[in-house]
Amino acid sequence: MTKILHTEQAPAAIGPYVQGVDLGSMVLTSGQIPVNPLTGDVAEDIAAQTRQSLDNVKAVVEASGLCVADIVKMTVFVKDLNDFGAVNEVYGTFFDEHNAPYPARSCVEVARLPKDVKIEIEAIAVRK
Ligand SMILES: C=C(N)C(=O)O
Repeated sequence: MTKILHTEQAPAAIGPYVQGVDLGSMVLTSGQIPVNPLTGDVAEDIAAQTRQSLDNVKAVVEASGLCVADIVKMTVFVKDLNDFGAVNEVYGTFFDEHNAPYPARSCVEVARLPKDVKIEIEAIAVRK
């Protein structure tokens, strides 16, 4: 049975979607934009935006009872691929901090993102 995931630790959906779904063996998050769930604010710089998107992904994954180490695939959407290095620095640190292996990943540049943010990240996690 598919369960809808909901947490106050990640921003509410800004459209007709849910924060994530739990299929039992697998959890899929919606793309997480870097909105601070407590304040609604979006930081200016790409490093802070990357960290916030990752924290939001983590919150949705944890709402399922899984953790960062259970993430097997991430997709990263960036507005400007010139930010690739800055994104990677924060991204690598995030997984290191959680003693989690780096998952598979795709990273693509897109024309525009909701709320005109610089990054959006989605995840797939597996329940072993
Ligand atoms: C932010 C999103 N994930 C969306 O608009 O679909």
